[in-house]
Amino acid sequence: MIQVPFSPSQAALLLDFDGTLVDIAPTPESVRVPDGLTDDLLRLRDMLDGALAIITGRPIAQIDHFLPGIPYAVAGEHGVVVRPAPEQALRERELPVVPAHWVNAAEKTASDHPGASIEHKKAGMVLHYRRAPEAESAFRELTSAWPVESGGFHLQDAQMAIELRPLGIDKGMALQELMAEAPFKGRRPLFVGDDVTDRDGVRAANQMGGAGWLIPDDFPDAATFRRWLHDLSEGRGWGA
Ligand SMILES: O=P(O)(O)OC[C@H]1O[C@H](O[C@H]2O[C@H](CO)[C@@H](O)[C@H](O)[C@H]2O)[C@H](O)[C@@H](O)[C@@H]1O
Repeated sequence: MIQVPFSPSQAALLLDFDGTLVDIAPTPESVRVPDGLTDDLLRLRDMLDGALAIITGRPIAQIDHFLPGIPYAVAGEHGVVVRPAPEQALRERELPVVPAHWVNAAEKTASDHPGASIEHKKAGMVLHYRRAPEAESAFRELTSAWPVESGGFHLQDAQMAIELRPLGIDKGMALQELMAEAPFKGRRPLFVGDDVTDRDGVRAANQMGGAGWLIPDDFPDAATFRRWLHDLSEGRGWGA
């Protein structure tokens, strides 16, 4: 079992959502919050004096739906939108809007492949092909024709999806932003995720004197990670 190299009084926990706290599901709406997870997270939030955050690619409203009132802070859309404390106003960056003709072309391609779908975000979109794997090549052909970087965006592979994200925003920046304020400030960040986008969070956590781990490199799967999280919530696996 991974041992956290310091005690709960020194730690802050910043966690990814999909593929980490919940298992990957056929669609974004159909994920299931595992039994016991909210109790574990609430115990950890108490144990860490509030220093529990979710850093996700999803819009914050979706985390409020699946984990209502559970994390102290949430960074959504990979850090585009941040809510640093409960009930606090959302902090949103001014970012380019996805051109309408890209949106329309993506929707048209999805409609040609039943099961494929487009998820719209404040500054970006996700082209999902989990339920229509044959749509992947059509999505790749379409997106590779767009002048993505000069439009202020970046294309990133995700889990059975291609994500158009704003350039220069990532989970590492989100982690640094949250760690600059109470109750995170002065603590050492622990970050766990499972996807390409989570590598920035791992890097930032290590750079700030904390630690970061990835599924499946460090935990074989999300269920194993959640058992570890449960142990942490009961006081096991912490250093002095
Ligand atoms: O940063 P995360 O919390 O891991 O969010 C990453 C993306 O997760 C969602 O898509 C992925 O999970 C879906 C549910 O399991 C799955 O159906 C889909 O194939 C995956 O790509 C979400 O829809 C995206 O907005 C997030 O960026």
